[in-house]
Amino acid sequence: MSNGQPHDLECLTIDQLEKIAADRMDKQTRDYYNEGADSGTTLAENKLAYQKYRIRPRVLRDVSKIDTSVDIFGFKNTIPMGVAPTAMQRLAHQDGELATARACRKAGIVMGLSSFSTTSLEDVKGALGEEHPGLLQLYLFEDREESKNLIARAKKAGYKAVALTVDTPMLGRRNLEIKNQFKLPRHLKSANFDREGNNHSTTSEEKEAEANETRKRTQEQQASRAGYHDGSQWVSPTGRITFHSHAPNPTLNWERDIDWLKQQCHPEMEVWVKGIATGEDAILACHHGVDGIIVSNHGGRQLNGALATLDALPEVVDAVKSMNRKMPVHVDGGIRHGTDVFKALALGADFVWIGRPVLWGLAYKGQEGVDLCLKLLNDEFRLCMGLAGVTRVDEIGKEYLAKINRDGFVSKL
Ligand SMILES: Cc1cc2nc3c(=O)[nH]c(=O)nc-3n(C[C@H](O)[C@H](O)[C@H](O)COP(=O)(O)O)c2cc1C
Ligand SMILES: CC(C)CC(=O)C(=O)O
Repeated sequence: MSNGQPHDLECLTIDQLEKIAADRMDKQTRDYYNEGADSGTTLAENKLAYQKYRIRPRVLRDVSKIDTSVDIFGFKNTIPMGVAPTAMQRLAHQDGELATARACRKAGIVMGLSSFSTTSLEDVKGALGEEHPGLLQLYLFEDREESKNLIARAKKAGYKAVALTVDTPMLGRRNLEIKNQFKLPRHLKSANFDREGNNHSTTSEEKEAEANETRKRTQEQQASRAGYHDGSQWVSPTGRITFHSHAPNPTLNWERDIDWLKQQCHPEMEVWVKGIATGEDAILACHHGVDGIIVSNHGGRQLNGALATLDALPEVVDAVKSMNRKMPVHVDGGIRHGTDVFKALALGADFVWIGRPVLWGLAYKGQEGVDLCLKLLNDEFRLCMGLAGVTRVDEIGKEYLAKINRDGFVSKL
């Protein structure tokens, strides 16, 4: 990824990308992607939390050579940022997860794939290439055979890590999703669970048919009628594996499930837990020997009123430190600028993940849009490091931040 690439003058920031993308998505997709749970407080605060911090730049430090890279899953990642798993990317663009994978490969950035992707995990790994580590996001189903099968396939395909999502014992209440009776349109499928397909890959005829359907759908902005919400849960009339029926699993628990998952995955794949929001749970994650944690509130889509992830991060980092175990701590939610990446690292995160901006990139221009999204954040992060007087990622620490308190006073951390 080079700073020398020409700019897209229509779109110079992620905020502009968000606006452009909004016009390119049909209403159902836009609402599904952009909404938070309930009144959206946590969704908004995830982003606002970054405004409470300011950077304390150091000068006269020779920043002519900056190394933005970090190691993750044995891979040299261009910047300390990856693409978070988000479901159903073919809603945004006909190339969906394949476009994201190609952009990640080009940028040297790790990709998280949702279990509920509209492209199979095998096809996505093929597009990422051998060198590139994949992370498969997991929802552990009550039917263990299905999850076992998925894990075995991920291992075989060469994924280096799984991330178990733990903030969805039940699905958060997303009112627009309910109002729109949102469900995956018929021409798309949850590609990892499609029982009719035997090799889980998609033929070129199928791809063409999907592309035509996506175009048609975008024009017509159809409302979906199958599937309904009974007030607390979605009900799928077909009995197939759908995200409404299978993603939430209220029985998940530390003792039974984490140990089981480690047995299934180690040593080929690391086991991460995504959705930690407190120091107490970070300590439990250490006790249960997971390989890393992601501080996340699911992009404000689950428990509205939960702390912004940046506000939860310090207690998680402190808790992990208190355990004297080197367990990496990542964070996602509300990251929209390279300076946000810098601030999260200064508060103790080892790495960050971005969700919606990639979907907006996809909606804008498919792979080209994701290329642009990753480039904007990469360029901003590099510039931020240089202007803050930092040449290596591991130099970024608390001393580079000040906090603006409610009363407007500035305090050093
Ligand atoms: C449309 C959408 C779908 C998502 N699907 C998943 C998913 O399948 N599994 C998961 O663990 N997280 C999912 N997430 C949450 C993201 O992985 C990530 O935690 C969140 O998007 C980060 O916040 P951000 O969008 O503000 O960057 C989804 C988020 C969005 C917006
Ligand atoms: C499979 C779903 C539950 C997708 C998801 O995590 C989300 O919509 O936030």
